[in-house]
Amino acid sequence: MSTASMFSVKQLVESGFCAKSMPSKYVFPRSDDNSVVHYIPDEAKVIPTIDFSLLTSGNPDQRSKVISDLGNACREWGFFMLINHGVSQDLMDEVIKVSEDFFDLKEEDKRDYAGKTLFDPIRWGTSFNVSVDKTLFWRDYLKIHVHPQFNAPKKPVEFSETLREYCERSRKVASELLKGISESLGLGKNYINKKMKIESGLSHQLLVINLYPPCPEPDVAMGLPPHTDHGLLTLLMQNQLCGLQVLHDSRWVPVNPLPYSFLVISGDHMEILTNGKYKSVVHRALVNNNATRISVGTGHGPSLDTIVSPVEELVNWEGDDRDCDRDRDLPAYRGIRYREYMELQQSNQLNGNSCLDHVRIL
Ligand SMILES: O=C(O)CCC(=O)C(=O)O
Ligand SMILES: [Fe+2]
Repeated sequence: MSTASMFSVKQLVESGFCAKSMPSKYVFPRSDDNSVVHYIPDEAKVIPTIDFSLLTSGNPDQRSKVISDLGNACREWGFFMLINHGVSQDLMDEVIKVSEDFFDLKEEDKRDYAGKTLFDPIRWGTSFNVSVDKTLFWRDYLKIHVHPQFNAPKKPVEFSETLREYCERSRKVASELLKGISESLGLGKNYINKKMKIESGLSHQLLVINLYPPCPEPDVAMGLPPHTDHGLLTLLMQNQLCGLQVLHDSRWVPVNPLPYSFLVISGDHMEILTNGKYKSVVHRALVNNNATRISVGTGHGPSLDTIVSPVEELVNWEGDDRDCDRDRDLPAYRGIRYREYMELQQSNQLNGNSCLDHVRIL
């Protein structure tokens, strides 16, 4: 089915068609949720928190401490909460506001951007990819390729300037984090940014705005099923409503972020690049039945034409060094062009099976 002929979740809800129950297409088979083991809310307290200002404070002791914390967070969780990142609360509020305004446009205005292909500059749609989804997800989205070429819908009028600034600022934060992550791996500070063509201004950035309207049956619907993100890092924020869960030690950990923090998600390309030392984190978004949740993510990746493979310095390419742990150090992933990887993820069902399986060397 094409998105053009679909109802958005927002439209379904507003039509009053599913006030008490929802169409069966939205019932998410719990058996597909193959990784649910336990649900321990208290663990949310232990999600690693990184203070961004200590990375840039100029104090070398503070910097080395935070770099070691960053490394631990990436190795053990592939996820952390980022505070004191310098992006203003006003700007974050404004981003949420213009996002709401976009989804509040008339359906026909949004249909100008109804999903066609992955590399369309602006794509509005519902679920994940309605041509492959077996179950529909309780989520509408707007995805925009915002770098190296910035794009924005014409309406609402404030959208373009607000998002341009936000995207630029989040790119700076991501690039600073990548410097810290690079150092935490024992590589030079600029190693990752250079290798991923981020330094040369060609990095790819995708803005994803997710809208999860109130759902009459939140326990059986799914906002976004378990998945990993494709890029290096995603910076996520939300309108103060929870719903995100990350998989940690085979348990779902609900994420209750500090207001105005960023949730940083390590993606598949971080895992490929580091030869599995830093994992991409499996996460999902649940829905609720009383308010509309909005989340805004910026995905930061290499330039689309970069072929990403494990970093030479982290791999024993020869496989003949008897002194080192061969299993750990042999290349675990084949190289793949970022653009092709994104296409691969888009054409597969988003059902918890990471797309990394396609590039893993068994
Ligand atoms: O809405 C959320 O919290 C998660 C969104 C997400 O995982 C994504 O857009 O890839
Ligand atoms: Fe995600």
